[in-house]
Amino acid sequence: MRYAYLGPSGTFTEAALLQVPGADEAERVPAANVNEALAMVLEGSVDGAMVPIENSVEGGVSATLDAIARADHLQIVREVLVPITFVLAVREDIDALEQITQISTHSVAWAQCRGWVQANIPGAEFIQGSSTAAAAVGLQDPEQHHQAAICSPLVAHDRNLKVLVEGVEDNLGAVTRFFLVTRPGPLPAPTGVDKTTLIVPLPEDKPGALMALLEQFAARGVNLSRIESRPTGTGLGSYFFSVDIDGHLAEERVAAALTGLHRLCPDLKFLGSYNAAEGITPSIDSHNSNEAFIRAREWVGQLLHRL
Ligand SMILES: O=C(O)C(=O)C[C@]1(C(=O)O)C=C[C@@H](O)C=C1
Repeated sequence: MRYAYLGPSGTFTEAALLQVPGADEAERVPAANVNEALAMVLEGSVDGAMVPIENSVEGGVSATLDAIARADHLQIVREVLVPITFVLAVREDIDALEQITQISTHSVAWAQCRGWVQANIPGAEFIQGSSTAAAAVGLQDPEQHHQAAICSPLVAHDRNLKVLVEGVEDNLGAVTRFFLVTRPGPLPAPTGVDKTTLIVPLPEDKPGALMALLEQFAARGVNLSRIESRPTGTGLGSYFFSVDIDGHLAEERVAAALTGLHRLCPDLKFLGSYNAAEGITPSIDSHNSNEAFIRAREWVGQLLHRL
């Protein structure tokens, strides 16, 4: 197996990939950004790509949300959660925070440490890195000028970097959620604790369209665990919704909600049903159980026989 991930080695994305059974022995192919990793999946040069989707502090990773929403022929097959903590790694000749004028890291990492930097190294300039590990590796590159990098403790340790401060994040206990994305194939089997991800382009200028979307789920007892609106890119006022729901397509209530939603939004995209990384088995009212849907369908079927 070959998997793409945001490189170089030592990113949080690689840590997420290493949680996939067998990934430690698989070929791991570093990509420069999320789009490149997804392009490798689409062209078939890798079997899958690990991509960050959401951070508990910073919110949705818009680059990924947009890339997977726009690409056809991608499927989410697994969800992975990675606890996030950052260190401030520095060049060998740096001994004090006052010597630092430029700090490099990934923009999502910077957003999680900005408060600490402002309080402790006011005036330090942010140099955008393609990843936290790229910023860390850059400390050993004479061509790059930043004196410090915000990165994972693991990459600092593995690259033998000098760490000036540990735990520089503004919020303790942050978590980033990742998706393993492949070309479309068989759906992972339902486990009872699953999620389904959808891209819903709502009809424009239609009063109550969002309400109608939500009703499809509410009426079948399907819980939404994430809903974000993103611009389609075609002009102001044009949005799609990126939605996660609790449940698997194989569940009758989920299939029924998607059937209703498809009538409202025929361009609805199904990105996959997959095992939730954590969570409890949802409690389902008896009228939303598989049996209730099957009985109701049989009843209507019998009535139709009278035609
Ligand atoms: O730069 C990395 O190490 C990444 O894996 C990317 C990424 C992200 O895009 O959210 C992953 C997790 C952290 O929250 C910060 C950065």
